[in-house]
Amino acid sequence: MVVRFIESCRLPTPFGVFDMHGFEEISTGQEHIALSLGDVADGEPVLARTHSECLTGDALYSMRCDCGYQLEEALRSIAIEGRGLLLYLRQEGRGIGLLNKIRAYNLQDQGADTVEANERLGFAADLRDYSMCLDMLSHLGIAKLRLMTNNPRKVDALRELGIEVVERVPLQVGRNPHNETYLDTKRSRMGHWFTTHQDDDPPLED
Ligand SMILES: Nc1nc2c(ncn2[C@@H]2O[C@H](COP(=O)(O)OP(=O)(O)OP(=O)(O)O)[C@@H](O)[C@H]2O)c(=O)[nH]1
Ligand SMILES: [Zn+2]
Repeated sequence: MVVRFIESCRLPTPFGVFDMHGFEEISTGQEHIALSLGDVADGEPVLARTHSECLTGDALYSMRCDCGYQLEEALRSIAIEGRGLLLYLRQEGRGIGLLNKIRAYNLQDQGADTVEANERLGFAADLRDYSMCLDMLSHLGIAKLRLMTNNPRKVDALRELGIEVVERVPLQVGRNPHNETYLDTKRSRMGHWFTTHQDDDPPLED
């Protein structure tokens, strides 16, 4: 077991009234949360987002990345469906932490891309570990996900843990002049499934 369940409560949001479930990593004390809406334990696949913490994008409106836009869109999609799950994972900066992300951003302002910046700081491009998801999902009685992501490695990582990802739902929002190089790098160097069109354009053939 990687995390233990601690407590649940109601969480009213502009999108709907979610149930918030708190978990603690046994070895580190790191805290993670799940927001659920509706009956997610009925055995049917659950529309879900595993969202990696990005304080700057999620809470401070940063336009350097797409995280805040994706968080909002995921909650909105879950609310429209009336049922779904958001796992908010405390893996800031793809696992390098907030202060190292500031260092990485500074290197990117000097010309490095997001992968090179991590490597110059002595980190792999992506240090995230998703093992806590298995315990969180089994606590909530969820076996099958319709996962909102553009990241093929995230789908693979969850499947390797034994989580059934029955569908990948694209989550392509928030492209802007401040993050377009970053998004292009995610596509070219990290394999993300992105089309290059703007959000409002009709879909392009890839
Ligand atoms: N190290 C580093 N982390 C970043 C950078 N920009 C965003 N992040 C972090 O990246 C994580 C989000 O990862 P992304 O690759 O944007 O998205 P993803 O979760 O892998 O894929 P999606 O499911 O499609 O969103 C968050 O933890 C952010 O804090 C950056 O330039 N450097
Ligand atoms: Zn971000």
